[in-house]
Amino acid sequence: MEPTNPAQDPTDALSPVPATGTGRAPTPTGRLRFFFGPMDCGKSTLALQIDHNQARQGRNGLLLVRHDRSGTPTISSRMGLARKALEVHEDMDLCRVVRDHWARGTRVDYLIVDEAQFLSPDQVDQLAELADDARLDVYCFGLATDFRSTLFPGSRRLFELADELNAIQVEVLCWCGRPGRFNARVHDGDVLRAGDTVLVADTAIAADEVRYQVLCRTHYRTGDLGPTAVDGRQLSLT
Ligand SMILES: Nc1ncnc2c1ncn2[C@@H]1O[C@H](COP(=O)(O)OP(=O)(O)O)[C@@H](O)[C@H]1O
Ligand SMILES: Cc1cn([C@H]2C[C@H](O)[C@@H](COP(=O)(O)O)O2)c(=O)[nH]c1=O
Repeated sequence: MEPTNPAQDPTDALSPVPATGTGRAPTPTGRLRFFFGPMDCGKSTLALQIDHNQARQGRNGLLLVRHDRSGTPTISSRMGLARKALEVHEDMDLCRVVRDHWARGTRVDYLIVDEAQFLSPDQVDQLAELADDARLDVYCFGLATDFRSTLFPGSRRLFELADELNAIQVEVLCWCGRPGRFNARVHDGDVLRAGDTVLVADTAIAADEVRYQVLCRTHYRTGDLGPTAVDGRQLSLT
């Protein structure tokens, strides 16, 4: 779909609103990027850092999230940073969301999408369309696999469509010291193997609640959670 002038019909086509003001903001490259890694590896932190770096060059971004741990439409990092975002609902058309911004005269240069594993495959297709036809830079952040170690449908589609796949470099260690890649769902000392794909919870230890623990493959397979947690902390091996 070729861009057309949105001044003629801003709701009809995927066509960026022309830059206003100084017009010096860097031009979007129209790439769909997926940054992935296990829980707690710094995905939301990186999402907020990229937003910060883009915004300070005068680019206009739209922050999207689905099911943040905070229970609010926020991109929140365990490092303490947080920014309000637009909650993506199940059947939300992301092309329509961008068009609505254009219709209000708001330029959109880039999208930041956190918890992108929860997007539907159709919504990932819409992100690809926005990258291709509207030349938006789309930055997605999310888990690759769920608690059963199978790909989330949204992540699978991102692996299929993204221009760039970036495994986050910060290692999350299993209790044994090996790098952890598996997001175990834990309740009452057991690794759960069945249940709904979506269950929003944290890695912090909380009594009587489902939580997640990042494990290496060996300990994910055997369901070995390591030294027992006491007082909300995992005991260290030393
Ligand atoms: N007190 C702390 N000091 C230093 N780094 C921290 C601290 N708390 C959290 N972090 C860092 O924040 C990371 C989690 O960031 P976050 O963006 O919330 O992860 P994700 O979105 O991948 O779940 C941890 O891996 C760790 O590197
Ligand atoms: C493995 C797995 C995770 N979730 C949820 C749990 C958290 O709310 C998010 C991941 O958050 P983070 O920013 O990566 O720490 O996803 C889920 O619903 N289902 C799963 O299988």
